[in-house]
Amino acid sequence: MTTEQGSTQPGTNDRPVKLACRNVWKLFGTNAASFIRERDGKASMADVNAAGLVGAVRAVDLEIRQGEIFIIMGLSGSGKSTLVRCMSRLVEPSHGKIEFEGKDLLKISDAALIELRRHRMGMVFQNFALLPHLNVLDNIAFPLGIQGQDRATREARAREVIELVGLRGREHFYPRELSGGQQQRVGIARSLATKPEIWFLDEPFSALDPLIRREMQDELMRLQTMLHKTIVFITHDFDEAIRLADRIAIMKDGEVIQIGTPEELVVNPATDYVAEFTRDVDRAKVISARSLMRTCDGSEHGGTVSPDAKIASFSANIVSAGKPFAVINGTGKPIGEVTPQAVIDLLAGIEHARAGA
Ligand SMILES: Nc1ncnc2c1ncn2[C@@H]1O[C@H](COP(=O)(O)OP(=O)(O)OP(=O)(O)O)[C@@H](O)[C@H]1O
Repeated sequence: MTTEQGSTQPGTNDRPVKLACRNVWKLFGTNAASFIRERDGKASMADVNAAGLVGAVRAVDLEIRQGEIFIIMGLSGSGKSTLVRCMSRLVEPSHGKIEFEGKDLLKISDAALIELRRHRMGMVFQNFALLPHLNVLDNIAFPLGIQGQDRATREARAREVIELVGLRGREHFYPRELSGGQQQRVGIARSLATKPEIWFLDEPFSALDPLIRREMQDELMRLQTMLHKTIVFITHDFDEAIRLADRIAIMKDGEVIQIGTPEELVVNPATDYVAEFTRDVDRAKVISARSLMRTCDGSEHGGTVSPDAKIASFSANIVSAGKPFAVINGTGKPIGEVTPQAVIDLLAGIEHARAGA
């Protein structure tokens, strides 16, 4: 998850893979599975179209690591929801492998799949999906009833998560008596009640107005610092993505075009489509000293920064110091420097040569 300055948590790369997609395809239409099987898991978009099929998800390879927030972005119709539904087999992929902790989800029995979904996966949807005739407490306790827990246990757990998401005092309200933000808190609490290890959130905040949306993003980050879930989060909004993401996958026409940290996508977009998503981003909040530094040229330094410090966190200081800042590693050794001019150019939107990148 990003910190206040937007730096990614160290060590995300070293964590075990929780869920992986290996050449996953989802084609809609007649004989979709045999179409892709006969082609050995390879087909162009033109082939798919010529066969009269819809290529909702095409040749997706990705690995989601334990405890990370993995965001899936893309324009409407690019395949985000279908891909995420394939991950929990709510939609049956036409081809490929979905591995949960290394085990192929497409090979497990229906009973094992139901068990996995009930106990280890959680889902939150844009439209909250609450049961209108149940109050907050009963909505939240509902999935625990499906798990077979007795009334006292499920109420105790429901009260715990109600506390966690800040809904104490609203236990006996019905969904229609709550604001949109509160309804989504119920949706979140309900899905957390079962203590899922992997949490799928499909545009959970997009029905909320911008202020509440920001509040809910903060809430999600607060919960994540306590709970350390593996989170797969769909959004259309790049600002939301860079606030929350450890890594972002950008989808287009069913394919994943690029996967990277927010900074990697902003600094090195793989295609014009990716660059278009990152165009209006406040680059100083995303780009770190590491990306902007050059080799030290012997000039006197006006201060020091860590390689992960976002430019916005020291731009005022470096400009007023009027001297380069040394970029120092964990042992205090300079590994490069950032100049005031490079910072001014970045703030002015001028692309700067990144000698140290
Ligand atoms: N059941 C279905 N039958 C046929 N085509 C489908 C079906 N479900 C999805 N599609 C198609 O698959 C493609 C991907 O849809 P999907 O809903 O996954 O996109 P998305 O990126 O989540 O879009 P949005 O952001 O609008 O929710 C679209 O072209 C869609 O029309």
